[in-house]
Order: sequence, then structure tokens, then C-alpha cells
Amino acid sequence: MYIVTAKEMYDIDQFSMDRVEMDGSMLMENAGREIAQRVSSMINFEQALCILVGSGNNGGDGFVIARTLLNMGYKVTVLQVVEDKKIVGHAAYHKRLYLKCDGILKQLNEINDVQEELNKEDVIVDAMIGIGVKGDLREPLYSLVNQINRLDNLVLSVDIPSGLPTDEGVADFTAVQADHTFVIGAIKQTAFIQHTAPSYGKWECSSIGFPQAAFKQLEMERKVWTKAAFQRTFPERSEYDHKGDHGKGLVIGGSSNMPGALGLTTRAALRSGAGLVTAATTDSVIKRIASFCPEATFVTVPEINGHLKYGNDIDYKGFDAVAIGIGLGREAASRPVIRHAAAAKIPLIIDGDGLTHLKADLEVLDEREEPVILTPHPGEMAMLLDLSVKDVLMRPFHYAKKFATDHGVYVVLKGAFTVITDPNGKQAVNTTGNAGLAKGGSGDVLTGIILAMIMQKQSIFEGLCNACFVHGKSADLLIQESHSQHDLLASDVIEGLSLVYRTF
Ligand SMILES: NC(=O)C1=CN([C@@H]2O[C@H](COP(=O)(O)OP(=O)(O)OC[C@H]3O[C@@H](n4cnc5c(N)ncnc54)[C@H](OP(=O)(O)O)[C@@H]3O)[C@@H](O)[C@H]2O)[C@@H](O)CC1
Ligand SMILES: Nc1ncnc2c1ncn2[C@@H]1O[C@H](COP(=O)(O)OP(=O)(O)O)[C@@H](O)[C@H]1O
Ligand SMILES: [K+]
Repeated sequence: MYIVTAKEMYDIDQFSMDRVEMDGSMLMENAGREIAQRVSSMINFEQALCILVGSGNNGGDGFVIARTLLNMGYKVTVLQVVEDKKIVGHAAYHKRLYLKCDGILKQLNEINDVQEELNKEDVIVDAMIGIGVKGDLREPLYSLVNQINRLDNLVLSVDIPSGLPTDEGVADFTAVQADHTFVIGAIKQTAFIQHTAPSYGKWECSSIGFPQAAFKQLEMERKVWTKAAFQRTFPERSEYDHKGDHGKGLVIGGSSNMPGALGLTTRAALRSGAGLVTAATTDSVIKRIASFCPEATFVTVPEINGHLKYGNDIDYKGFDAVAIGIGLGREAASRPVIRHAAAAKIPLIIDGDGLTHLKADLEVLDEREEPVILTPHPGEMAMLLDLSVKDVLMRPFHYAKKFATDHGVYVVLKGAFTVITDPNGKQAVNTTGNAGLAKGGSGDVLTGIILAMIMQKQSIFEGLCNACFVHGKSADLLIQESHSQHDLLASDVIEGLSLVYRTF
């Protein structure tokens, strides 16, 4: 499922109409009919529906929805929120059809008490403005949207909640708070931004006949990583496999005050299917984590005040990938460990404190040819880019892509919606997971899963997407079956991986 900006959606639309010669009013008919079908499955014939239509094509969709539901036998009223002369083109055509089917139409400016009028309705269908919104809502829409948001009625938005921007990066807006949004053609970027996603309520996306070629011509691919994508790309094990076929991974990190993190990463990598995992850390950390991951092997690294030192004595030969930085601490003495790891000719994952050390030494990335994967949370992404966390949360797609393409690395920008970006700027969003993961240690577990996944028979990008998918899915299944978001621990997420593998 594609994730689009407004411009990309208009490009898809234009391509379908100009190159494939699809008719605009047919696309509108498809959209409206598809949504009407879905609305009808949510309501009953006793419920009164008010369809609010605006001046653009979003309003046109509203007229098709109104006609379709009317002809199915529902109680429908259209409330037109703009003057007659503003309804033009395909929308005007569909308005005519609705009126010729004896549809009831009221004008907003002829109603004395809008609040009372809306209170009479059970269901509000919001087809006032779609992706064509520009700037802050003007009156009377601004007041109307605020009134709608005070109602208890079921509110269903068409394509996007009216007033909400399509693209990331807008801080302030007034928009309909939908209970459910019926997205047309492709899901919009703001459905994955922390401060705009809640406006959509639940959402579902319907295909209205846009050809695949219309999506393929987009400059850059940006998709939701779905269950189907996981099942299509996740590699099967062959009957004759041996441990060497599933990768020999190395994890480097740990310090006296953060010993557990490396244990979580190591165990998670083993649980996720790595053939062999070796943890390189201080003697005291090894003593503390060894019983938690008995299948792992260990390499002792010299220490200074409980932190790893130098790192030039770690032998990378024979390993297929390395993850570094987990629980490492920010002591300057540990910085060379990152530099040495960067010289190893195998895929490199840099996590946690490793990212802080990397920031002081970013040029090591330019010298590498093998894949580098960075796994920042928004705070670490902000640190890498010299921005505020607010900036990153406002434009995660933009900033993750900027860093990935500027430095030729993969970026896994973690959060409620994790954005995975490849060195060319291709992006995917993982939507599995829940707030039970918002706890220390969850990221360490993810790093272990990533290490295991990138050593399996799948591309690095697919491996990263699948790692985020199973990490979140484990948390989702655990809170359905035996845990809550409150008590879920990072170590539970490791054990929950078996549920994911068995279920999917
Ligand atoms: N083939 C197609 O094209 C298909 C398109 N599809 C549908 O079309 C939608 C996009 O349609 P669109 O481009 O006509 O824009 P749309 O979202 O209706 O809004 C524009 C209107 O809003 C108004 N307005 C804007 N900002 C405002 C503000 N701040 N405050 C107040 N008013 C404001 C603006 O008024 P104006 O500024 O012109 O006075 C203008 O008239 C898309 O989301 C999908 O639903 C589907 O049917 C599939 C096929
Ligand atoms: N509300 C949430 N919904 C879904 N996933 C979440 C949520 N909060 C955190 N996560 C996931 O949990 C992990 C937290 O990683 P991170 O912040 O690095 O934690 P830590 O460093 O404490 O281990 C990430 O994979 C993130 O995507
Ligand atoms: K809308």
C-alpha cells in the first residue's frame, strides 16, 4: 500500500486520466460507490445520515456517496457547505445526478441553527475538503469543523479528515476528528505522523481503479509494510540448512551500568533465527549476561572504568554482520570501538550510544562500501542532524531520507510508526507494535532481531522491514494473549517472537 503526498496523489490522478484515459467522473463514481458500500456495512436503515459536501472533488465524492446510499434505501440529506456556483466540473455532474434521484439538499447558509440541525443526524459523512486544502480553514468551515468535533455522532471522513494537511510538516491546523476515514487510492503521509494520525480515527484504503503504472511512475517508493509483504518476503528455511546458512552475528557493547542491554540484543538475535551469535564485551558484563543467553559465545574486550576500550583487538573474521553500540555508554574511550567496527568488511548496525560516538566521527561512513544500518529513535535522529526532536517528529519521512541519502546508509527511525529508509531514499512504514514497547530495552531487542534478519536470504531493506514487523507483532500478540501494555517487558517481546513465527 502506497503512502503519498498531495502532489504524488495528484500525479497518480493525472497519469490515470491523461495517459490511461480514465474519466475523472468515473473515478469519482468508483470512489463514492466503494465508500458507500463500506459505510452501509457500518450502519442500519434507521440511522439518518448527513453528508457534508464542499466545493472540490472531495465534495463530488460526497454526492456519489449520497446518491448510492439513497438508492440503497438509507435516509440521506446532503448539506452543501459552499455556494452553488462553487460546485463545478465532475462534482456538478454528480450533484445533478443526486438531485435527479430526488435527493434532499440543504444549504449551510440557509440554516439558522447548524448545531441543532446536525444533532438530528446519527451519522455525519465529511466530504467537505480533501487533499486540496490550503492553509488554515476559512469561515464558515472553521466554525463548522469545531461544531462537528463537539458532536457525539459517528463521524466518517472521505479520503482525509477535512482541514488536515496531506503532507508531513504542518504544526498547526484545525481538522475534523473522524471516527473512521475512508481513504481513496493511497494512504496519505499524515496518517503516520504522531500529531496528525489521531485525526483519521481508524482508517481503511480503497482502490478505485488507479492503474499500477500510475504508482510506478512516482519518483520514489514509499509504502506501508503489511502482513502480506512480510509473508511474501520472509525467507523459508530449507530442510538441509545448517547453522552456517543463517549467519554468524557479532554484537558489541555493554558497560558496567548497562549490562542487560547486550543480553537482550544477543538473545533476541538467537530467537530470531541467527545461526550463531557472539557477544564482545567486558568481562564483568559477560559474567552478568551469560546465563541469559547460554547459546551465545563470548569475546572479552579490555575495559576502562567499566567501559569498552580501543576495540582494535576484536577479530571480525568469520562474522556475517555486526551490531554495535548497545549499552556501550558515551565515554570517549569507547569511541575507537566504533571506528574499528566501521573498518570491518561486513554489514554494520549502529545503535544506541554507538550513534552518539558516530556523530563525532561521521566521515567513517563515507569510507565504507558494505551496508550500514542506523537505528535511531527520534532523539538520536535529532542529535545526528542537529535538530530538535520536535523537528524530527514533524517530518520523519523527510529527515530520515535526507540522512540516509546524504550518507548512503539505511535508517530505521523508530517510533509508534517506524520509518525504514534505504540509501536511495526508498521508504516503508511499520505499523505493528503498541505503547507496551515504550520501555527501556525494546530498542535493544529490535537491534538483535535486525542483526538476525539481515543475515537471512532477503534483501537488507526487506530484512529491516520484517524485523520491525515481527518486533511490533510480538508485542501486539502478547498484549492480546497474556500481557498488558503496562507489564510488557522487552524480554517478553523476545519470547513472544515464537508466537509471531507460529502465527504467520
Ligand atoms: N480524479 C480526481 O481528481 C479524483 C479526486 N478525488 C477526490 O478529490 C479530492 C481532491 O479534490 P480537489 O483537488 O478538488 O480538492 P478538495 O480536497 O476537494 O478541496 C478543494 C476545495 O476546498 C476549498 N478549500 C481549500 N482550502 C480551504 C481552506 N483552508 N478553507 C476553506 N476552504 C478551502 C477550496 O475552495 P477555494 O479555495 O477554491 O474557494 C476548494 O474548492 C480528493 O481528496 C478526493 O476526495 C477522488 O474523487 C478520486 C478521483
Ligand atoms: N507507542 C509505540 N507503539 C509502537 N512501537 C513503539 C512505541 N513506542 C516505542 N515503540 C518501539 O519500541 C522501540 C523503542 O526503541 P528505543 O527508543 O531505542 O528503546 P530503548 O533504547 O529503551 O531500548 C522501537 O522499536 C519503537 O518503534
Ligand atoms: K474530507
